[in-house]
Amino acid sequence: MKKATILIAEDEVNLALLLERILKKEGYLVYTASDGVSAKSILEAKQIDLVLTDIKMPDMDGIELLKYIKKIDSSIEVIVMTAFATVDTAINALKLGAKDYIRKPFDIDEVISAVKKVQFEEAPDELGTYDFNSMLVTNSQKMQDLVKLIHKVANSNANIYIHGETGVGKELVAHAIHEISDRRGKPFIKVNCSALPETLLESELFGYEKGAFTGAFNRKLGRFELANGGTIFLDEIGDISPLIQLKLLRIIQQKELERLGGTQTISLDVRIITATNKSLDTLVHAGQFREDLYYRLNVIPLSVPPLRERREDMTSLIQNFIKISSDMYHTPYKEIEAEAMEVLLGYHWPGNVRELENIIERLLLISEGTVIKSSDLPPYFLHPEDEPSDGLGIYKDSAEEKIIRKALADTDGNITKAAEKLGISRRSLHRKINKYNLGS
Ligand SMILES: Nc1ncnc2c1ncn2[C@@H]1O[C@H](COP(=O)(O)OP(=O)(O)OP(=O)(O)O)[C@@H](O)[C@H]1O
Repeated sequence: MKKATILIAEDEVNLALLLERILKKEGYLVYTASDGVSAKSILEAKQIDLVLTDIKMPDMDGIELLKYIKKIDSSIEVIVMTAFATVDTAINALKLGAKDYIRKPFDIDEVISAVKKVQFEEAPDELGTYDFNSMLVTNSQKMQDLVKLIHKVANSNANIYIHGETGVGKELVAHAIHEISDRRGKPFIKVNCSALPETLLESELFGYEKGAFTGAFNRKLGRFELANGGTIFLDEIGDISPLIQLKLLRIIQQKELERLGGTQTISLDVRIITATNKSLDTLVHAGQFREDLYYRLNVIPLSVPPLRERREDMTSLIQNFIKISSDMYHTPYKEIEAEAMEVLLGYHWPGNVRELENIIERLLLISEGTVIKSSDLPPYFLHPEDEPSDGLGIYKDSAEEKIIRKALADTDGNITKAAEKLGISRRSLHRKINKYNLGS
């Protein structure tokens, strides 16, 4: 059963810490914000089920925050906390959709029982145990060996380094490890290290305090802090600068961090999974990647083989992707003509599973009738000499990813508006943003 995620918006630091401690003990995943603006940014970034908010906060009071929450997602429950004198405000909060209110000063049991009374809505695809077979197609011996290894190492806390060509499924493997480990139900936070310049990556990973630098108007929690208790997946780790390498090494050694410009030390219990399609070995030899960090990250190395070395997976992957795309686009399932299948099986797939997934999605949409034929294939499949120079073909980006990118661009990255535009819930949009790594 998925444990609910709670956000505490409270400017009295000691009280926030106390609440955080008790609720974590009860098994909830807890985030804290010391003002309304930080609360809003956590609500944008995370799937929150319940907000415990103080009424009086410096920049935005609890009532305003409540109105904001009910506007963006009415399924997020809110409990307000208020001093006795403002009980009228609390009653007003109930009228505005708050679930309950707690008078300050309160008893710990009172808080726990108010939280337990809330019925949390379950996200259907996060229920139950991780279904390996439906997430990860593994017919080939090579992939089955990898799955065995994943099961062996999932519950050790050791850091894992996944190597493999682009699009082979490294992220899927990282996620699978998290889901079968004891850390499931806790956050799995992904960061694409090549997507951001050094300073942005630094603040994204480690967070900062208000006033840490010009433009730091509010405290920002780093991804490491958000991943606390769970797993952080650092993709394209070979691209991080010497400064970030050093900071990462310190965090691994000390198991704690301080936000930029901060003095408070935050203890960390985060498993680190890294991945790259470059050779870290070569980067170490070339002096571009710290050897000491490499050994810390590479406690358990895993390698995901390229698709052309495990052709036994292809037929199942193709069927799997036809099914997923036909569900997504509400089009009927289509068969693949034998000749077309032969061409697909014989292709060398430089973009690996991602390329296969995108081609299948495209074929399903462009082919006429109920069967996909070889004439529907991109010409370079039949004439490899015409293959585009980047080797990944013209179908590199999936249609869905493009649509989501566009909706986010049209709405300046506003999740609520983008979700509305796409006609999907904020929850599904968050999942898709994670899937396509559009969050950083
Ligand atoms: N074995 C598999 N079964 C089902 N789907 C898969 C499998 N392997 C990969 N995929 C799908 O292929 C796509 C690419 O996978 P993923 O993003 O995990 O690759 P990656 O190696 O992390 O890529 P990159 O190197 O670009 O970061 C994803 O949509 C993923 O769901």
